[in-house]
Amino acid sequence: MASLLKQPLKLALVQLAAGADKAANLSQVRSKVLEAAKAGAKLIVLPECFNSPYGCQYFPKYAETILPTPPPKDQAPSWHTLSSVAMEAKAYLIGGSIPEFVPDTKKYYNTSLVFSPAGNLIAAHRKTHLFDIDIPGKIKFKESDVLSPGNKVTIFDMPEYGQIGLAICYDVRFPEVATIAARKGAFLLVYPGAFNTTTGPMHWSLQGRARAMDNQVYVALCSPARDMDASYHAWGHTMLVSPNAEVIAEADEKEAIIYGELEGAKIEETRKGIPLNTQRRFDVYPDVSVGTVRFEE
Ligand SMILES: O=C(O)CCC(=O)C(=O)O
Repeated sequence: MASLLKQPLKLALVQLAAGADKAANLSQVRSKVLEAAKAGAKLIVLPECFNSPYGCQYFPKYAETILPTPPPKDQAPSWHTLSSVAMEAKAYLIGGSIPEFVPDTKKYYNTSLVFSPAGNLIAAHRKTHLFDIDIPGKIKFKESDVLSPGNKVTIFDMPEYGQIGLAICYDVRFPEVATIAARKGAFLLVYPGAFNTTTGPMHWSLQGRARAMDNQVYVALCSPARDMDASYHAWGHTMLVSPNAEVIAEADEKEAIIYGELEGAKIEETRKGIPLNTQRRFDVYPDVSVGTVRFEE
């Protein structure tokens, strides 16, 4: 059987320190992406909300209107930075996420844009599960006060390498999405995400490792760096997890780039040893990935 990952792939996860100055954030994006490309990365990932601090109060101010594509330059500087730097870096670029505004419906989304090495937009994922939680005395957050949810599972293809499942932060807590992407043939699940200093130590690594263990694929979690002066304290700890659920590389809370060399043989070896993928009992429970999954809006 053909490998899910057609050739080895060097991946870079950029744990960026995003502040209040959007132009400064975008210039930092440019320099970090080029640094990662110079180190040989062919797929580069940015964190959730890389053009702004993270928080409901910031979404409208930093939002960009990206439809129809391509958007005018002055309307969508983040879109254009991603497109041009992907081209300059000659790498695939998963642009973490930015707040998106759709004027027709007056709705905001938390949206991840993916660009090819030619600078073309090849995928977009709108966060499907909004981060609405309330842990008394610890953290209360309600993205749905401002944001609307996306309505699809996102899988995109890098023709020379293979398929990737893409979702954002809180989406990682819903294993169905990961399972569907893996069943459709993804070799890697990518989650730009900004857990915090309460839920980060509880679940960040556990979620990443669990999605890898269940699906026997690589998993990448990419966080902003922690800023103790910001209203939201991101957990950091950007990490890459192997198909056997081992942490391959992990940042601390500061700005950093972590790298990993992904190999299809590692997925095959994991699945050969513990062949979950051929042992599933779809006669006992249905395969959700061949059911009524929505891939396009
Ligand atoms: O699930 C969590 O604990 C954190 C989620 C989050 O911060 C987000 O969705 O942005």
